[in-house]
Order: sequence, then structure tokens, then C-alpha cells
Amino acid sequence: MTKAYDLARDAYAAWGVDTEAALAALSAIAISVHCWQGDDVGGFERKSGTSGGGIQATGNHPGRARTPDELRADLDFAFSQIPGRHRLNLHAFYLDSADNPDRDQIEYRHFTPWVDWARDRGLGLDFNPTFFAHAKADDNLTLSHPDPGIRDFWIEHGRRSRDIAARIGAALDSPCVNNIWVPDGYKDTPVDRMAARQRLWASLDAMLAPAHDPAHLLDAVESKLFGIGVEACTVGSHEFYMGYAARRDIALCLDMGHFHPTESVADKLSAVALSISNLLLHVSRPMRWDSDHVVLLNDDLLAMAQELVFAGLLGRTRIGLDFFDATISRTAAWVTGVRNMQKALLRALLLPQAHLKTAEEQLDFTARLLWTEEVKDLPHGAVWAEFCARHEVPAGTALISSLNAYQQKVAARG
Ligand SMILES: C[C@H](O)[C@H](O)[C@@H](O)C(=O)CO
Ligand SMILES: [Mn+2]
Repeated sequence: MTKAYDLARDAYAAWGVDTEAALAALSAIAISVHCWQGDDVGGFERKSGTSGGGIQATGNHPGRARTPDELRADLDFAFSQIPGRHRLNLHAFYLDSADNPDRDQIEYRHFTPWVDWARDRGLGLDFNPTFFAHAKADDNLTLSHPDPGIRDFWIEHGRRSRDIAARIGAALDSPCVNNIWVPDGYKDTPVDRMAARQRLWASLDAMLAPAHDPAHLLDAVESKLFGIGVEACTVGSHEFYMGYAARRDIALCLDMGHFHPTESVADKLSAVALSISNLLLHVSRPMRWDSDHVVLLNDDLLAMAQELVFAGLLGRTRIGLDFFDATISRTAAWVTGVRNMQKALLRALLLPQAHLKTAEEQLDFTARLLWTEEVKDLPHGAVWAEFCARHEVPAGTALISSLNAYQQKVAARG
């Protein structure tokens, strides 16, 4: 224990905050780290083409992972720089197999190297069907396509993905989130939104029909406001999935980049949590649009963490990340993003919650304001440094040197 932490612990104690309790709570929070930051959302199917679906990684920084082995090596490094034990969020098109099955042919065996890798490291795995980067998604319509043959293809992909996710959850003895995001939408104004939404609803019902053990699988659906090429209408809008998740009692995924830029996603948590049992977050940083920048320790992230803690939602919210920046070191992007999420959670856990809530209940908004502002001066950095030291990961300039050294090692990749 450092002298700086000793002083910080006393400073927080004077405000009625127990830093040891905050550190213990933070240790228990697993972040689901998205595999797709490591290779610019390329995946490992043997085909060429871009991701499509209205999402785009831009940049050409050296060091992109080209194979599952390279991606796992990068993840091993990234996890070694992140305090605590976390999860990996895998997309279906990151299969690791000598076979090259089409999406409607994927099986659990195509993913077992990932499961073995995760088991060896004590990591959990989450999963996502991949409804983009495929010829049958070129119309930007998949589960809501008017052609029943195309819908059936994607329903089969979705069913297989759920089956794979459930087997992953069983193998690792940890419920695997299977998050469904489809890019479906229209570039220009459609004339029959209802028909498209009815088709999506029916396809989801067909996909979700097979029952799985909730101890192994947690189904989630992710809404979106708009994407590139689907500016006029997104079939799976927020209202659509909010209703669907509530009706079917499955998890709702809120992606911080999937709303109007002036909306606060933090504000939505408590509202949504009253009718939805389980939440999934895609923590991201939109800039003008769903640009998926690396998350910063900014007001949006601090507000999100505070809502999770103050609304008591940590127990029923899975925290995942969703960004992909190809202009910087991909491993540094992961490490910075996860650590920022953790720092935001720590800052929230270090707030004098009971005191602030009492002030608000008593309509003492002056006290609420003063306490909120004054505690910003407390030495949260020393508590974070202690957390890193206890988990034996570097911080500060040592972290920067370590990230640079790894980036230099992978820069020579073609
Ligand atoms: C690759 C992910 O599935 C994707 O980013 C999705 O979650 C999303 O947010 C699309 O905009
Ligand atoms: Mn997302």
C-alpha cells in the first residue's frame, strides 16, 4: 500500500466513503471486450469485402491482427494491461476453423479454439451473430428482407449463433450474452415501415423460439437510430426493440452511439430498467454520428457509470465496449477504453451516494451541488493507482512505455 493511497483513503473516509469497499466492488465488474477493435471489424471468413451495414472502421495504422492467433496474442497483451478479470465479446465471423462455412452453416466446433483459449485464462465469452459483411446483406435488409429465402437464411444464422452461445456459456460455466444487431433499414423514405417491422418481429420470434438454459445464454437485442446508407429508416429502432425486449423478457442493448447526439444514454438506464430485466451496454463515443471512437473518461462516461451505481443496476447490466479506431494502436485503443470504463466506475463508487441522495430527497439542491463539486477534488487517481498495483498492471508512464513496446512489435505485420 502506498503513502498516496493511505492519504487518499483517509481523505475519502472524511467524506464518509470507504475506498476499500469501492476497490472490492470494482474488482467484481467484468467488462466485455469487443474482438472487432483488433482487426477493424474484418473477421476471419475467407473472403474479401468490407463490413457494410452502415458501420465503418477508418484508418490504416500498422499492426492489424490478420489471423485468430494474432488476435488472441493482441488480446493476451491487452488483458495483461487491464486490471481485473474480464470477458471477450466474439462476433460470429471471427470463427477459427480450417472449414469455411457460410453463415447458415456455422457450428460450435468452429469456435472451440476461442473457448479453449478463454477457459485457460479464466475469461468469460460473449457472442454476436453477424448480419453484415455478406452478399445476402447487400440490400441492407436481413431479418426484415421481403424475400422469405433471405429471411430464412438469416434466421438460421441467428438460431445457430444462439446455439453456439449457449454451448459457450455451458462450457465456461458463465452465461454468454448473444447480442442481436441487424443493419436493416432504408436509404430513402420507405412507404411501408409497418411491413418491414412486422417481418423483423416475426423473424426474431422464429430465431428466439428454441429454448435455452438461462444459466448458459442471455439473449439481447440492439437498436439504432441510423447508419451510413440507412439514413431514412432503421427497422430495429429504439422503440421497436424496447417493446420487443419487454414483451419477450430478453435483454435490451443500449449503444451510446445509437441515439441522437443530444440524447443522454445515461438518463435512459433507470427509465428502461423499470420494464426490462437485463441490460447490455455498448459503451462507445459517437462524434457527429455513430463514429465508434475510443471511449474517453468524459462526462458521458462518468454519467453512465454514476447511473449504473446509483440506480443499483450493476447486478443486471452487462457492460460491453463497441468502438473501432484503425488510426491508432489497436491494443492501446482496447486498453485505454476498458481502463476508462473502469475509472469511471471507480469514480462513481467513490461518491458519497447516501449523502447526495438524502440532500436531493430533502430538496437541498445547494448541498447536492456543493458535495458533487467538492468531491471532484478528492484523490481518486491514487485509488486507481492502488487498484492497478494490486492487480499488478502498470499505470502512468510505465503503461505508455508498455503499450508502445507492444505496438512496435506488431507494426511489422503486413
Ligand atoms: C460490430 C458490432 O456488432 C456493431 O458495432 C454493432 O453493435 C453496432 O453498434 C452497429 O452500429
Ligand atoms: Mn453496438
